[in-house]
Amino acid sequence: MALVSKQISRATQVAGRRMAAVRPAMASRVSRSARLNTVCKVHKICVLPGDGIGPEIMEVATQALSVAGGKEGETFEYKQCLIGGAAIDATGKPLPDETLEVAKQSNAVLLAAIGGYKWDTLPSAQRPERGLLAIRAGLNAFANLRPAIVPRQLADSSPLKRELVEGVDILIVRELVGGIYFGQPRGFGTNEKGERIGYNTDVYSEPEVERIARVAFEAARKRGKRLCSVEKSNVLEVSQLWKEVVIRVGAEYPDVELSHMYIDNAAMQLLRNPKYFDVIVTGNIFGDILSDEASMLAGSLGLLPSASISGSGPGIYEPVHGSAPDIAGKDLANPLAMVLSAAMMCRYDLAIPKVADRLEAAVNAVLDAGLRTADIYKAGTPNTRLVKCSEMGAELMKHL
Ligand SMILES: NC(=O)C1=CN([C@@H]2O[C@H](COP(=O)(O)OP(=O)(O)OC[C@H]3O[C@@H](n4cnc5c(N)ncnc54)[C@H](O)[C@@H]3O)[C@@H](O)[C@H]2O)C=CC1
Ligand SMILES: CC(C)CC(=O)C(=O)O
Ligand SMILES: [Mg+2]
Repeated sequence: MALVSKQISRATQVAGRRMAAVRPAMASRVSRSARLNTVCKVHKICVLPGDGIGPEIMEVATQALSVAGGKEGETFEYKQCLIGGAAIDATGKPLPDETLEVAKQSNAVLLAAIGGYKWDTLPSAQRPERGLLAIRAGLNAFANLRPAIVPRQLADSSPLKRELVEGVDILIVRELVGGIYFGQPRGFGTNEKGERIGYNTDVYSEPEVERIARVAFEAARKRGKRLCSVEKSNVLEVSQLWKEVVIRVGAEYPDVELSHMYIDNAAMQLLRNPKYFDVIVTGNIFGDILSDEASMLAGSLGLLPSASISGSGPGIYEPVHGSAPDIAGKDLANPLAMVLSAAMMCRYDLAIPKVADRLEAAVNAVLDAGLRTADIYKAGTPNTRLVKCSEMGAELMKHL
């Protein structure tokens, strides 16, 4: 248990310290927040449950956070706001102005997930996903840190062989507010043959690549000192610029071994030899895809947390997965990625690492106790028991 606890907190801690080192703005914010904590110990959290399984897993995470915080004398003031499909239904907009305002006034944002079948027929510009993109851009949360570790207890239930995944500890550093999800022009039109077309633009500026590269190099420096930059520079100009800038920034980090990989090969190597990777730095869409893929090393998307940080305002803490409409409302979701995202929030924005430690230790304890939601349950595995989301939550509280 202690080993796994260390595994989880190492993957999350390292990136947080790095961010503080990279940007003085964040360092001073953290220490200011720490100073304030010693006075009032009330942390203002903007809570965004969103859609699908979002409310179910958020319930578990906020309860766990309050209990863990209470043990350390920390208090949380939750302000729940609308985002995604729920916001469209209530206000017509996927990100109401009020939500962004509350987010900006908070110490951190805890977000579950958005989207669902109900809104799938809307034009893409009006869908719940735009609310997610808008809050990331609105808070300039450009560095999305996605630790992908394989807890010891789950090495046998992984879809891959135990020897391949045991001890895997990867940090994916994904650029989050640029690239093809944001590039202009985008839209629909007609080509010269009169045929309808849809188009998007994959674009990065040098400063955008430089700042995410620095975050990744700093993270690698404190971890295994290996950084792999993933792009498609054999075909794409945007990737050629990416590679050039990463190499240039790399000159400032001679202690970090830099490698380059095309995205197609990286997607394959992640399954063939995941232990090759220490820190991966990549653009918005490649990081999105690679992190979902990396979740299969442990066996479920329901295990991967993330932090999206700007360095000059509140960060957004959200699981890697989406709203899982196929299991929403059935009490089947795995809440652990959401709980671990809350732990990342405590470690980074709130500077209360002891609360993070408690949350992570509780996650390890329920895994040690053999509790498995359906996504990580493998029938026939000794000393394990299939549980619902709510039961996993109740067991977490006991261990807190
Ligand atoms: N950050 C966010 O809010 C994201 C939102 N989405 C949105 O979510 C909706 C569904 O998208 P999908 O492609 O189905 O991706 P998804 O990540 O929601 O689900 C993919 C698969 O993983 C399972 N899964 C996901 N989280 C789980 C959990 N905590 N416990 C157990 N199983 C879990 C789902 O049941 C599903 O079978 C879409 O509207 C999509 O746009 C997708 C990704 C990220
Ligand atoms: C729904 C998308 C906008 C984002 C996504 O899939 C992600 O951030 O993982
Ligand atoms: Mg995704």
